[in-house]
Amino acid sequence: MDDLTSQEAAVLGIIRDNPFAGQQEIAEMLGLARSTVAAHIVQLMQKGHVLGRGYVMPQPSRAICLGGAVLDRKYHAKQEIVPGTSNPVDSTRSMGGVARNVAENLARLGTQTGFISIVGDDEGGRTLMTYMRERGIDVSQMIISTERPTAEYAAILDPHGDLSLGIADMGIFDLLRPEHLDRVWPHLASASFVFSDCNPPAETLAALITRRRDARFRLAIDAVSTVKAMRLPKDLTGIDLLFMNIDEANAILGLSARETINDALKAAHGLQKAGAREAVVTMGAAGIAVAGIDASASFEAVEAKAIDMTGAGDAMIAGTLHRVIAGDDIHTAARIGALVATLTTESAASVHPELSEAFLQAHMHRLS
Ligand SMILES: Nc1ncnc2c1ncn2[C@@H]1O[C@H](COP(=O)(O)OP(=O)(O)OP(=O)(O)O)[C@@H](O)[C@H]1O
Ligand SMILES: O=c1[nH]cc([C@@H]2O[C@H](CO)[C@@H](O)[C@H]2O)c(=O)[nH]1
Repeated sequence: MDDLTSQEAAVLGIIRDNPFAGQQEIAEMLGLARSTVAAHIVQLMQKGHVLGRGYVMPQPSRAICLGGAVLDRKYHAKQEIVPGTSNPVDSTRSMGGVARNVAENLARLGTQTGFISIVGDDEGGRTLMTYMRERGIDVSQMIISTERPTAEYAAILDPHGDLSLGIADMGIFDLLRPEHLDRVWPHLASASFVFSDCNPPAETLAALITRRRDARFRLAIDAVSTVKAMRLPKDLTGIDLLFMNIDEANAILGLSARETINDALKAAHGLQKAGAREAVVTMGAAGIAVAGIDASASFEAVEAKAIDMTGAGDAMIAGTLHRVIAGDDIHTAARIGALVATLTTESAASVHPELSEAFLQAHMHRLS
Protein backbone atom coordinates (compact mmCIF):
# COMPACT_ATOMS: atom_id res chain seq x y z
CA MET A 1 0.00 0.00 0.00
CA ASP A 2 3.05 2.26 0.09
CA ASP A 3 2.18 3.35 -3.46
CA LEU A 4 -0.81 5.30 -2.12
CA THR A 5 -1.00 8.89 -0.88
CA SER A 6 -2.62 9.31 2.54
CA GLN A 7 -5.85 10.62 0.95
CA GLU A 8 -5.98 7.72 -1.52
CA ALA A 9 -5.46 5.30 1.37
CA ALA A 10 -8.28 6.98 3.31
CA VAL A 11 -10.64 6.70 0.31
CA LEU A 12 -9.66 3.04 -0.14
CA GLY A 13 -10.32 2.37 3.55
CA ILE A 14 -13.86 3.72 3.25
CA ILE A 15 -14.54 1.76 0.05
CA ARG A 16 -13.24 -1.42 1.65
CA ASP A 17 -15.63 -1.01 4.59
CA ASN A 18 -18.52 -0.04 2.33
CA PRO A 19 -18.08 -0.91 -1.38
CA PHE A 20 -21.36 0.95 -2.11
CA ALA A 21 -20.21 4.27 -0.63
CA GLY A 22 -20.97 7.12 -3.07
CA GLN A 23 -18.38 9.74 -4.04
CA GLN A 24 -20.36 12.50 -2.24
CA GLU A 25 -20.59 10.38 0.91
CA ILE A 26 -16.83 9.68 0.86
CA ALA A 27 -16.13 13.38 0.20
CA GLU A 28 -18.21 14.40 3.21
CA MET A 29 -16.57 11.80 5.46
CA LEU A 30 -13.09 13.05 4.55
CA GLY A 31 -13.89 16.76 4.20
CA LEU A 32 -12.85 16.76 0.53
CA ALA A 33 -14.49 17.99 -2.69
CA ARG A 34 -16.41 15.29 -4.62
CA SER A 35 -14.18 15.93 -7.66
CA THR A 36 -11.08 15.24 -5.53
CA VAL A 37 -12.55 11.90 -4.42
CA ALA A 38 -13.33 11.07 -8.07
CA ALA A 39 -9.69 11.78 -8.99
CA HIS A 40 -8.47 9.56 -6.13
CA ILE A 41 -10.72 6.71 -7.32
CA VAL A 42 -9.25 7.00 -10.84
CA GLN A 43 -5.77 6.71 -9.27
CA LEU A 44 -6.86 3.71 -7.17
CA MET A 45 -8.02 2.01 -10.40
CA GLN A 46 -4.79 2.87 -12.22
CA LYS A 47 -2.76 1.44 -9.35
CA GLY A 48 -4.84 -1.73 -9.24
CA HIS A 49 -6.55 -1.35 -5.86
CA VAL A 50 -10.06 -0.93 -7.29
CA LEU A 51 -11.35 -2.89 -10.28
CA GLY A 52 -14.27 -0.82 -11.49
CA ARG A 53 -17.61 0.80 -10.75
CA GLY A 54 -19.26 -0.75 -7.76
CA TYR A 55 -15.73 -0.75 -6.33
CA VAL A 56 -15.18 -4.51 -6.54
CA MET A 57 -11.97 -5.30 -4.65
CA PRO A 58 -9.41 -7.62 -6.26
CA GLN A 59 -8.46 -10.97 -4.72
CA PRO A 60 -5.04 -10.83 -3.02
CA SER A 61 -3.39 -13.28 -5.44
CA ARG A 62 -4.61 -13.35 -8.97
CA ALA A 63 -3.00 -14.11 -12.32
CA ILE A 64 -3.97 -12.55 -15.63
CA CYS A 65 -2.95 -14.33 -18.84
CA LEU A 66 -2.76 -12.26 -21.99
CA GLY A 67 -2.22 -13.58 -25.52
CA GLY A 68 -3.25 -16.50 -27.68
CA ALA A 69 -6.68 -18.16 -27.76
CA VAL A 70 -6.46 -20.84 -30.41
CA LEU A 71 -8.24 -23.92 -31.75
CA ASP A 72 -5.65 -26.72 -32.00
CA ARG A 73 -5.75 -29.63 -34.39
CA LYS A 74 -3.21 -32.43 -33.97
CA TYR A 75 -2.27 -34.87 -36.71
CA HIS A 76 -0.37 -37.76 -35.15
CA ALA A 77 1.57 -39.69 -37.81
CA LYS A 78 1.21 -43.46 -37.58
CA GLN A 79 4.67 -44.03 -39.08
CA GLU A 80 7.75 -41.89 -39.89
CA ILE A 81 6.64 -38.87 -41.94
CA VAL A 82 7.55 -38.84 -45.63
CA PRO A 83 7.55 -35.24 -46.99
CA GLY A 84 5.85 -34.47 -50.29
CA THR A 85 3.25 -37.24 -50.08
CA SER A 86 0.13 -38.31 -48.16
CA ASN A 87 0.84 -39.62 -44.62
CA PRO A 88 -1.69 -41.59 -42.53
CA VAL A 89 -2.51 -39.88 -39.19
CA ASP A 90 -4.80 -40.00 -36.15
CA SER A 91 -6.29 -36.55 -35.62
CA THR A 92 -7.65 -34.80 -32.53
CA ARG A 93 -8.95 -31.31 -31.73
CA SER A 94 -8.49 -29.35 -28.56
CA MET A 95 -8.34 -25.82 -27.18
CA GLY A 96 -4.93 -24.19 -27.45
CA GLY A 97 -3.03 -20.94 -27.51
CA VAL A 98 -0.08 -20.49 -25.17
CA ALA A 99 -1.76 -17.91 -22.89
CA ARG A 100 -5.02 -19.88 -22.91
CA ASN A 101 -3.18 -23.11 -22.03
CA VAL A 102 -1.34 -21.36 -19.20
CA ALA A 103 -4.63 -19.86 -17.93
CA GLU A 104 -6.41 -23.23 -17.97
CA ASN A 105 -3.52 -24.98 -16.21
CA LEU A 106 -3.37 -22.22 -13.57
CA ALA A 107 -7.12 -22.37 -12.94
CA ARG A 108 -7.03 -26.17 -12.72
CA LEU A 109 -4.28 -25.89 -10.09
CA GLY A 110 -6.42 -23.47 -8.08
CA THR A 111 -4.92 -20.04 -8.89
CA GLN A 112 -7.58 -17.36 -9.45
CA THR A 113 -7.14 -16.49 -13.13
CA GLY A 114 -8.32 -14.01 -15.74
CA PHE A 115 -7.79 -14.42 -19.47
CA ILE A 116 -7.49 -11.56 -21.97
CA SER A 117 -7.42 -12.36 -25.67
CA ILE A 118 -9.35 -11.98 -28.90
CA VAL A 119 -11.59 -14.52 -30.64
CA GLY A 120 -13.70 -14.36 -33.78
CA ASP A 121 -17.46 -13.91 -33.78
CA ASP A 122 -17.79 -17.61 -34.69
CA GLU A 123 -18.67 -20.97 -33.20
CA GLY A 124 -15.04 -21.73 -32.25
CA GLY A 125 -14.72 -18.42 -30.39
CA ARG A 126 -17.97 -18.95 -28.52
CA THR A 127 -17.05 -22.53 -27.57
CA LEU A 128 -13.68 -21.33 -26.31
CA MET A 129 -15.21 -18.54 -24.17
CA THR A 130 -17.79 -20.93 -22.65
CA TYR A 131 -15.09 -23.52 -21.96
CA MET A 132 -12.97 -20.99 -20.07
CA ARG A 133 -15.96 -19.53 -18.17
CA GLU A 134 -16.98 -23.04 -17.06
CA ARG A 135 -13.52 -23.47 -15.55
CA GLY A 136 -13.99 -20.37 -13.39
CA ILE A 137 -11.71 -18.17 -15.52
CA ASP A 138 -12.65 -14.48 -15.81
CA VAL A 139 -13.22 -13.80 -19.53
CA SER A 140 -14.96 -10.44 -19.02
CA GLN A 141 -12.16 -8.51 -20.78
CA MET A 142 -12.01 -10.69 -23.93
CA ILE A 143 -12.50 -9.03 -27.33
CA ILE A 144 -14.84 -10.57 -29.90
CA SER A 145 -13.82 -9.53 -33.42
CA THR A 146 -16.13 -9.41 -36.41
CA GLU A 147 -13.08 -8.78 -38.65
CA ARG A 148 -11.11 -12.01 -38.28
CA PRO A 149 -11.87 -15.67 -37.40
CA THR A 150 -10.64 -17.39 -34.22
CA ALA A 151 -6.99 -18.41 -34.52
CA GLU A 152 -6.13 -21.97 -35.54
CA TYR A 153 -3.02 -24.08 -35.09
CA ALA A 154 -2.31 -27.41 -36.77
CA ALA A 155 0.48 -29.58 -35.35
CA ILE A 156 1.85 -32.45 -37.39
CA LEU A 157 3.43 -34.82 -34.91
CA ASP A 158 5.84 -37.65 -35.67
CA PRO A 159 5.12 -41.16 -34.29
CA HIS A 160 6.91 -40.21 -31.01
CA GLY A 161 4.67 -37.16 -30.43
CA ASP A 162 7.37 -34.61 -31.35
CA LEU A 163 6.42 -31.64 -33.52
CA SER A 164 7.36 -32.19 -37.16
CA LEU A 165 5.60 -29.10 -38.54
CA GLY A 166 3.33 -26.47 -36.97
CA ILE A 167 0.98 -24.29 -39.03
CA ALA A 168 -0.40 -21.19 -37.34
CA ASP A 169 -3.20 -18.88 -38.60
CA MET A 170 -2.89 -16.15 -35.98
CA GLY A 171 -3.71 -12.96 -37.93
CA ILE A 172 -6.45 -12.05 -35.44
CA PHE A 173 -3.82 -11.28 -32.76
CA ASP A 174 -2.61 -8.27 -34.80
CA LEU A 175 -5.80 -6.64 -33.46
CA LEU A 176 -4.55 -6.88 -29.86
CA ARG A 177 -3.36 -3.25 -29.95
CA PRO A 178 -1.66 -1.31 -27.11
CA GLU A 179 -4.92 0.71 -26.63
CA HIS A 180 -6.55 -2.47 -25.33
CA LEU A 181 -4.05 -2.47 -22.46
CA ASP A 182 -5.42 0.96 -21.43
CA ARG A 183 -8.97 -0.39 -21.42
CA VAL A 184 -8.12 -3.44 -19.28
CA TRP A 185 -5.47 -1.72 -17.15
CA PRO A 186 -7.33 -1.94 -13.78
CA HIS A 187 -7.49 -5.73 -14.28
CA LEU A 188 -3.77 -5.95 -15.04
CA ALA A 189 -2.76 -3.49 -12.34
CA SER A 190 -4.64 -5.43 -9.65
CA ALA A 191 -3.10 -8.82 -10.54
CA SER A 192 -0.20 -10.29 -8.58
CA PHE A 193 1.20 -11.77 -11.80
CA VAL A 194 0.55 -10.90 -15.43
CA PHE A 195 1.63 -13.50 -17.95
CA SER A 196 1.83 -12.67 -21.65
CA ASP A 197 2.86 -14.82 -24.56
CA CYS A 198 4.36 -13.27 -27.70
CA ASN A 199 1.21 -13.64 -29.83
CA PRO A 200 0.33 -9.91 -29.47
CA PRO A 201 2.19 -7.45 -31.74
CA ALA A 202 5.62 -6.07 -30.76
CA GLU A 203 4.15 -2.61 -29.88
CA THR A 204 1.69 -4.17 -27.44
CA LEU A 205 4.43 -6.23 -25.78
CA ALA A 206 6.68 -3.16 -25.57
CA ALA A 207 3.86 -1.11 -24.00
CA LEU A 208 3.16 -3.85 -21.45
CA ILE A 209 6.83 -4.16 -20.49
CA THR A 210 7.25 -0.38 -20.20
CA ARG A 211 4.08 0.07 -18.12
CA ARG A 212 5.07 -2.82 -15.87
CA ARG A 213 7.98 -0.70 -14.61
CA ASP A 214 5.51 1.53 -12.69
CA ALA A 215 3.05 -1.20 -11.72
CA ARG A 216 2.76 -3.50 -8.71
CA PHE A 217 2.29 -6.78 -10.57
CA ARG A 218 5.15 -9.02 -11.64
CA LEU A 219 5.40 -9.81 -15.35
CA ALA A 220 6.17 -13.20 -16.89
CA ILE A 221 6.60 -13.71 -20.63
CA ASP A 222 6.90 -16.72 -22.93
CA ALA A 223 8.37 -16.51 -26.42
CA VAL A 224 5.91 -18.96 -28.16
CA SER A 225 8.24 -19.58 -31.13
CA THR A 226 11.60 -18.48 -32.52
CA VAL A 227 9.78 -16.14 -34.93
CA LYS A 228 7.59 -14.53 -32.25
CA ALA A 229 10.50 -14.24 -29.77
CA MET A 230 11.83 -11.52 -32.10
CA ARG A 231 8.86 -9.32 -31.09
CA LEU A 232 10.46 -8.73 -27.70
CA PRO A 233 12.41 -5.50 -27.27
CA LYS A 234 16.23 -5.73 -27.13
CA ASP A 235 16.14 -4.38 -23.58
CA LEU A 236 14.27 -6.95 -21.48
CA THR A 237 14.17 -4.74 -18.36
CA GLY A 238 10.69 -4.91 -16.82
CA ILE A 239 10.30 -8.67 -17.41
CA ASP A 240 10.44 -10.42 -14.04
CA LEU A 241 10.38 -13.97 -15.36
CA LEU A 242 11.16 -14.97 -18.94
CA PHE A 243 10.44 -18.46 -20.30
CA MET A 244 12.02 -19.71 -23.51
CA ASN A 245 13.13 -22.98 -24.99
CA ILE A 246 16.79 -23.18 -26.02
CA ASP A 247 16.12 -22.37 -29.69
CA GLU A 248 14.07 -19.25 -28.86
CA ALA A 249 16.67 -18.02 -26.36
CA ASN A 250 19.51 -18.64 -28.81
CA ALA A 251 17.59 -16.87 -31.59
CA ILE A 252 17.21 -13.61 -29.68
CA LEU A 253 20.72 -13.77 -28.21
CA GLY A 254 22.42 -14.62 -31.52
CA LEU A 255 23.79 -17.90 -30.09
CA SER A 256 23.67 -21.38 -31.58
CA ALA A 257 25.06 -23.94 -29.07
CA ARG A 258 22.41 -26.45 -28.00
CA GLU A 259 24.48 -29.52 -27.11
CA THR A 260 24.21 -29.74 -23.31
CA ILE A 261 22.17 -28.21 -20.52
CA ASN A 262 25.12 -25.86 -19.89
CA ASP A 263 24.23 -24.17 -23.20
CA ALA A 264 20.74 -23.56 -21.79
CA LEU A 265 22.29 -22.14 -18.61
CA LYS A 266 24.45 -19.79 -20.68
CA ALA A 267 21.37 -18.68 -22.61
CA ALA A 268 19.46 -18.09 -19.35
CA HIS A 269 22.34 -15.88 -18.13
CA GLY A 270 22.27 -14.07 -21.49
CA LEU A 271 18.57 -13.27 -21.01
CA GLN A 272 19.33 -11.93 -17.52
CA LYS A 273 22.12 -9.79 -18.91
CA ALA A 274 19.66 -8.39 -21.46
CA GLY A 275 17.46 -7.21 -18.58
CA ALA A 276 15.15 -10.08 -17.51
CA ARG A 277 15.14 -10.43 -13.71
CA GLU A 278 14.94 -14.24 -13.85
CA ALA A 279 14.94 -16.65 -16.79
CA VAL A 280 13.97 -20.29 -17.36
CA VAL A 281 15.38 -21.97 -20.48
CA THR A 282 14.03 -25.42 -21.30
CA MET A 283 15.60 -28.14 -23.41
CA GLY A 284 12.85 -30.76 -23.73
CA ALA A 285 13.82 -34.09 -22.16
CA ALA A 286 17.40 -32.81 -21.66
CA GLY A 287 16.49 -30.58 -18.72
CA ILE A 288 15.75 -27.10 -17.44
CA ALA A 289 18.12 -24.19 -16.73
CA VAL A 290 17.10 -21.53 -14.21
CA ALA A 291 18.87 -18.20 -13.80
CA GLY A 292 17.41 -16.91 -10.54
CA ILE A 293 17.95 -13.61 -8.82
CA ASP A 294 20.30 -15.18 -6.22
CA ALA A 295 21.59 -18.33 -7.91
CA SER A 296 21.58 -20.30 -11.16
CA ALA A 297 21.14 -24.05 -11.54
CA SER A 298 19.93 -26.69 -13.93
CA PHE A 299 18.00 -29.87 -13.27
CA GLU A 300 16.70 -32.88 -15.14
CA ALA A 301 13.28 -33.19 -16.75
CA VAL A 302 10.86 -35.56 -15.01
CA GLU A 303 10.77 -38.91 -16.83
CA ALA A 304 7.71 -39.14 -19.08
CA LYS A 305 5.71 -41.77 -20.92
CA ALA A 306 5.17 -39.08 -23.52
CA ILE A 307 2.61 -39.31 -26.33
CA ASP A 308 2.18 -35.64 -27.39
CA MET A 309 4.58 -32.81 -26.50
CA THR A 310 2.14 -30.01 -27.45
CA GLY A 311 1.55 -27.73 -24.47
CA ALA A 312 4.44 -29.11 -22.37
CA GLY A 313 6.16 -25.71 -22.28
CA ASP A 314 2.90 -23.97 -21.37
CA ALA A 315 2.30 -26.46 -18.55
CA MET A 316 5.85 -25.86 -17.28
CA ILE A 317 5.10 -22.12 -17.14
CA ALA A 318 1.77 -22.58 -15.36
CA GLY A 319 3.17 -25.00 -12.77
CA THR A 320 6.05 -22.61 -12.09
CA LEU A 321 3.84 -19.49 -11.85
CA HIS A 322 1.33 -21.31 -9.64
CA ARG A 323 4.08 -21.99 -7.11
CA VAL A 324 5.82 -18.60 -7.44
CA ILE A 325 2.48 -16.90 -6.75
CA ALA A 326 2.13 -19.15 -3.69
CA GLY A 327 5.54 -17.89 -2.47
CA ASP A 328 8.08 -20.48 -3.65
CA ASP A 329 11.44 -19.34 -5.06
CA ILE A 330 11.98 -19.88 -8.79
CA HIS A 331 14.16 -23.00 -8.35
CA THR A 332 11.57 -24.83 -6.23
CA ALA A 333 8.71 -23.61 -8.41
CA ALA A 334 10.31 -24.69 -11.71
CA ARG A 335 10.56 -28.29 -10.45
CA ILE A 336 6.80 -28.36 -10.01
CA GLY A 337 6.58 -26.78 -13.48
CA ALA A 338 8.62 -29.68 -14.89
CA LEU A 339 6.25 -32.20 -13.27
CA VAL A 340 3.16 -30.48 -14.72
CA ALA A 341 4.93 -30.46 -18.12
CA THR A 342 5.63 -34.19 -17.93
CA LEU A 343 2.01 -34.92 -17.01
CA THR A 344 0.92 -32.90 -20.06
CA THR A 345 3.16 -34.87 -22.44
CA GLU A 346 1.31 -37.98 -21.26
CA SER A 347 -2.03 -36.68 -22.57
CA ALA A 348 -3.14 -36.05 -26.18
CA ALA A 349 -4.66 -32.65 -25.30
CA SER A 350 -2.69 -29.38 -24.97
CA VAL A 351 -3.72 -29.22 -21.29
CA HIS A 352 -4.03 -32.41 -19.24
CA PRO A 353 -7.80 -32.97 -18.85
CA GLU A 354 -7.41 -34.39 -15.32
CA LEU A 355 -5.03 -31.76 -13.98
CA SER A 356 -5.87 -30.50 -10.48
CA GLU A 357 -3.94 -29.83 -7.27
CA ALA A 358 -4.91 -33.34 -6.07
CA PHE A 359 -3.73 -34.93 -9.35
CA LEU A 360 -0.43 -33.07 -9.03
CA GLN A 361 -0.01 -34.17 -5.41
CA ALA A 362 -0.66 -37.78 -6.44
CA HIS A 363 2.31 -37.57 -8.83
CA MET A 364 4.75 -35.70 -6.53
CA HIS A 365 6.66 -38.95 -5.89
CA ARG A 366 7.94 -38.68 -9.48
CA LEU A 367 10.09 -35.70 -8.41
CA SER A 368 12.86 -37.80 -6.88
N1 LIG B 1 10.35 -35.96 -23.67
C1 LIG B 1 10.18 -35.31 -22.53
N2 LIG B 1 10.34 -35.92 -21.34
C2 LIG B 1 10.15 -35.29 -20.18
N3 LIG B 1 9.83 -33.98 -20.09
C3 LIG B 1 9.67 -33.31 -21.23
C4 LIG B 1 9.83 -33.91 -22.50
N4 LIG B 1 9.60 -32.97 -23.45
C5 LIG B 1 9.30 -31.83 -22.79
N5 LIG B 1 9.35 -32.03 -21.45
C6 LIG B 1 9.09 -31.05 -20.40
O1 LIG B 1 8.44 -29.91 -20.97
C7 LIG B 1 9.22 -28.74 -20.76
C8 LIG B 1 9.11 -27.84 -21.98
O2 LIG B 1 9.55 -28.53 -23.12
P1 LIG B 1 10.40 -27.86 -24.29
O3 LIG B 1 11.75 -27.53 -23.79
O4 LIG B 1 10.30 -28.77 -25.46
O5 LIG B 1 9.64 -26.46 -24.48
P2 LIG B 1 8.71 -25.91 -25.63
O6 LIG B 1 9.38 -26.10 -26.94
O7 LIG B 1 8.32 -24.54 -25.22
O8 LIG B 1 7.47 -26.85 -25.47
P3 LIG B 1 6.12 -26.91 -26.34
O9 LIG B 1 6.28 -25.96 -27.49
O10 LIG B 1 6.06 -28.36 -26.73
O11 LIG B 1 5.02 -26.53 -25.41
C9 LIG B 1 10.62 -29.23 -20.47
O12 LIG B 1 11.32 -28.32 -19.66
C10 LIG B 1 10.37 -30.54 -19.76
O13 LIG B 1 10.13 -30.31 -18.38
O1 LIG C 1 2.00 -18.83 -33.09
C1 LIG C 1 1.56 -19.66 -32.29
N1 LIG C 1 1.73 -21.00 -32.48
C2 LIG C 1 1.24 -21.93 -31.59
C3 LIG C 1 0.56 -21.53 -30.47
C4 LIG C 1 0.04 -22.51 -29.45
O2 LIG C 1 1.11 -23.16 -28.79
C5 LIG C 1 0.52 -24.21 -28.05
C6 LIG C 1 1.54 -25.25 -27.70
O3 LIG C 1 2.55 -24.73 -26.92
C7 LIG C 1 -0.62 -24.72 -28.91
O4 LIG C 1 -1.76 -24.89 -28.10
C8 LIG C 1 -0.80 -23.65 -29.96
O5 LIG C 1 -2.14 -23.27 -30.12
C9 LIG C 1 0.36 -20.14 -30.24
O6 LIG C 1 -0.26 -19.70 -29.24
N2 LIG C 1 0.88 -19.24 -31.18
